[in-house]
Amino acid sequence: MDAFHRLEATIRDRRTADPATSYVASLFAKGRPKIAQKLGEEAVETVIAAMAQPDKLVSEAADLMFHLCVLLADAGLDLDDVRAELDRREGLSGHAEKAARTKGA
Ligand SMILES: N=c1c2ncn([C@@H]3O[C@H](COP(=O)(O)OP(=O)(O)OP(=O)(O)O)[C@@H](O)[C@H]3O)c2ncn1[C@@H]1O[C@H](COP(=O)(O)O)[C@@H](O)[C@H]1O
Repeated sequence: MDAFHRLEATIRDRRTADPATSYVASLFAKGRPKIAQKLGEEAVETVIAAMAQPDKLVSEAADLMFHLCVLLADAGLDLDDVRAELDRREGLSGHAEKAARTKGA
């Protein structure tokens, strides 16, 4: 099991934990708008690190991925769903992938 699978298992486990002692539980308790807001903040912090503080990029990227995993879990999804979508796109050029997505929309 890799670090992401372990993290996702922990996130599922913390869903019903006490929000006073678990940050993950506190996010679930606040609901999807708050989780999405945190993800957006972490994305901005990742961009800032990339542009101005590259030594912090890995740490900010980890925060970003953690909050993405929480958002996916709140929606009943996980990174395996994202992996499956990336597998589907493999071999398509970016332009072909966009065209297929637009056609399907
Ligand atoms: N990977 C993480 C992780 N990455 C970041 N964070 C938290 O994400 C928050 C982001 O920092 P901010 O300063 O932006 O947020 P904040 O001011 O604390 O929170 P807000 O009041 O803004 O919501 C911090 O509180 C970090 O501790 C994480 N919290 C938990 N995990 C994992 O989740 C597991 C379970 O955590 P608990 O639910 O707390 O037991 C841990 O063992 C870790 O493996």
